[in-house]
Amino acid sequence: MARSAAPDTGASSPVVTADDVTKIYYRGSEPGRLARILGRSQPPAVRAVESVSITISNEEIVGLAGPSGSGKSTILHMLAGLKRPTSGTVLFRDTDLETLSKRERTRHRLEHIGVVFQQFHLLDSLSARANVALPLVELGIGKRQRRQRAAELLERVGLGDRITHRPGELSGGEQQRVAIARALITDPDLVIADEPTGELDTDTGRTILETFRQVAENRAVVLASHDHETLGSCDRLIQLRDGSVTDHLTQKESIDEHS
Ligand SMILES: Nc1ncnc2c1ncn2[C@@H]1O[C@H](COP(=O)(O)OP(=O)(O)OP(=O)(O)O)[C@@H](O)[C@H]1O
Repeated sequence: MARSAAPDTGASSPVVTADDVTKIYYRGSEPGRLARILGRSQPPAVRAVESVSITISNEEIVGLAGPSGSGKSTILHMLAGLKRPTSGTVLFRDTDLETLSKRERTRHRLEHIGVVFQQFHLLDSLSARANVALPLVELGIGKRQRRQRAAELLERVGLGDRITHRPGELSGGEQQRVAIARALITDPDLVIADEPTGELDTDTGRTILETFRQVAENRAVVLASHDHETLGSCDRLIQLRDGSVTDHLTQKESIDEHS
């Protein structure tokens, strides 16, 4: 659908790069630049991410590992353009997300990025199929095509018999699969998933991981997880602690580490 217009530079071309990004959450209003330079009294702050540089390339699944509060979700949100870094750059192919207006960032995300949120963010009043189809409404795709594609994706995540159910009529794991189907519906260049197997039983989790493997064949996937099996299925692992990268592991090393 809305794949990036970037030239095809091969399977391992970088899709998204975070270059020396730091994220500080301020309680209350964020101090202006001058106030920061002058060290004027600042509201309490949390340094959630500190000088992180990572690249996610086409056709790979990269896992973010680390204890609760180590900055995984914050990094995912910055890669998606949902949060702006306090300093540093997030480059999506050749586009510096900081140069985009809020509206442009939203459009960019819609066209190029599929996000599976930790809390799913499904609309209770809509069926599973309508939830999955929602991004296509925003892209102006016709109803028939939307319904067909959403039904196909629900089938793919094992929910072909639940397409008219509303989120409240689905289990947590089923809602998670609806969220995954929705993230894939725009055929994004990058899929970002926060704990994508968190609510799933082992067998369903494996099926979902297999789905991620298949979708990573022509796009980039980055996920955050606490689950050893999920992390073990990634091509690379980035280990975080207190907002900083402490280790980069290849698949083999990560399997040894998590076995
Ligand atoms: N909106 C916010 N305002 C202030 N602090 C925040 C905010 N969001 C996150 N934090 C803090 O930033 C740090 C990193 O949080 P983040 O959610 O990125 O961690 P995480 O590794 O994803 O954790 P988890 O595994 O529990 O989801 C934590 O100390 C958290 O309390």
